[in-house]
Amino acid sequence: MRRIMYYVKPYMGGMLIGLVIKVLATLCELFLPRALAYIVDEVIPRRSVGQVLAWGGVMLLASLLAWRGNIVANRRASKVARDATESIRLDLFTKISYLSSRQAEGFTMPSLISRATTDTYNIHQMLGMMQRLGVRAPIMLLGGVIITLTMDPVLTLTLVAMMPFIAVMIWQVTKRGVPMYRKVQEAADRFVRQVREAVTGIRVIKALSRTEYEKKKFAAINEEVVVKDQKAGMVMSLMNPLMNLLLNLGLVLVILIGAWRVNEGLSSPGTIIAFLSYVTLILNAILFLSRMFMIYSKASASAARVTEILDAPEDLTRQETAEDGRSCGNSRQDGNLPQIVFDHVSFSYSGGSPDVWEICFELEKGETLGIIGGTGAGKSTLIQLMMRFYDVTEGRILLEGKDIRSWDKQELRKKFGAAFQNDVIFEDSIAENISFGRNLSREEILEAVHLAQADTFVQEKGLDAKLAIKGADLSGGQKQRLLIARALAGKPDILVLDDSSSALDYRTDARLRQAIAGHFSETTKIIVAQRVSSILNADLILVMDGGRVIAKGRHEELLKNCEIYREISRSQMEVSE
Ligand SMILES: Nc1ncnc2c1ncn2[C@@H]1O[C@H](COP(=O)(O)OP(=O)(O)OP(=O)(O)O)[C@@H](O)[C@H]1O
Repeated sequence: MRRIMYYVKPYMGGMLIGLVIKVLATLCELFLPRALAYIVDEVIPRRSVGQVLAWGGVMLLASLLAWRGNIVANRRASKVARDATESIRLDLFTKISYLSSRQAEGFTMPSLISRATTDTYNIHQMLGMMQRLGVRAPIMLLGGVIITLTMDPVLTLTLVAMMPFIAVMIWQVTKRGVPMYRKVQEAADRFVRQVREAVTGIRVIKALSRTEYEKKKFAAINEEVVVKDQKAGMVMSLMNPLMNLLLNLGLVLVILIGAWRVNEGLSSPGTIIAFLSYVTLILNAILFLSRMFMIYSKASASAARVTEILDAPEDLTRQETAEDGRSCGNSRQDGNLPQIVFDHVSFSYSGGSPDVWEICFELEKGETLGIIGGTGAGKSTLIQLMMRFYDVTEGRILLEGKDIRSWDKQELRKKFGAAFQNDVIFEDSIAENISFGRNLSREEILEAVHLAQADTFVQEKGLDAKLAIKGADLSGGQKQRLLIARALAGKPDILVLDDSSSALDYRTDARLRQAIAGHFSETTKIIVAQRVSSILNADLILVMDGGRVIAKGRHEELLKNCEIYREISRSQMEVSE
């Protein structure tokens, strides 16, 4: 929670003014029953209508001040809560966008979403509530007790005697409630994940007639959230009836003891009337405090979840490593410094057995690397390691002679232009989906469209046509060409096409390769493909199987030396014939 309070600091000035107004408004409220007691006991017996009216005027003025002051202070409180939450959300979003792939997978996507939405909403509620009631309730409680003490200490003791019971009740209820709300949030994460999967996979669910199955899965998680929330709510809702019971008990005691004391001449009727108001004020203040605890319980669970992300240590930090040019034996050595070197690289996603092993290759600037292999062979993993989405477990990757761990992450990523399998298309214009915030000119965008073989459909739709979310109104091949255009538009030093032309027909794929070869001769090209035809002319082809490079070389060499490559090539030729 301390971390969250840090976001309130910039608004401290405005908040303090609001709190001062709140204090004054609360003091006015506290003054009212006291003034009433004075009128009943002192002014009315004097039988002076003028004085009664004057005191009535004073009470009216105090009521107006309290009413207006509360409105102004509450508005200020809402503004502070809104602004502070806006900063929290912004920082949270920034942090989420900088989390490494491993960290994001650790938190899970649905959890990140609900932390940025539901949890920040809970914090917003708490920040507003604390300012509105955090000052009012304690002043009412303390002020009420002090004023009643000056009026009738014995009656006040009746009230004070109830407070330990109230404190124990609040403590017991919140102690049980806080962990329960954490569990509710965790269930809500799973709920969001379920909804997200069902909504994004709606087509496959329908195609495979899994609607009933998904409905059952959804009903189960829906029920889990409801039951957990209900349990937490049931514990917390004990507070209100118990408080009401104590409030009414307090009123009964004051009336009984008060009536007896008036009869005995130990107290006055005005004091009893004022006491009835103060009992209500004091016990309401305690009720407000208990409500605050309730919201605080929820918000502190949320604050812990938000802080967990904000304080997540920076992963994939820049590290000083020894500079070295080449070390992986390569038959094509010509004295130039290779642009990319994989030096005995191994990597495991889980930290257990490696998903890619002992990868060794070198690539010169402007060369084309083709990576081919069966599904799950480790092709995309090589790309993710090269772009430092993950750090290698063993070995090292050099870019322009420097270990990528010693590169500034932004500088490193700027070197690449990548089109991944199933990349995201945003609900925006075609032009903006290609430009992607890089302020590219119309000409640059159109050139990229042309090179990506996307002219026909882009002309049909228009560059400014708004696309549906995730490009739902585009065909698979159109989506892929749009993603390739996005990668080409930045004119990167290294172009990565990760299985990104699989939905293109052979002729379009061939034209795309020709265009890339002709216009990006200086660019190093890395092409992950399932088809041999996509990497036929690559300077170096890696054949992967089970996380290992089982053969490397040019197409002709591999046809001669690699049985698996020969087999893939032969089977694809047969299919295309
Ligand atoms: N984020 C991840 N977390 C854990 N394991 C992963 C992750 N991504 C991939 N893997 C595992 O790593 C291995 C290599 O996966 P990779 O995606 O690199 O294969 P690929 O050759 O690109 O496959 P495909 O052609 O099907 O895309 C697979 O066994 C896969 O299950």
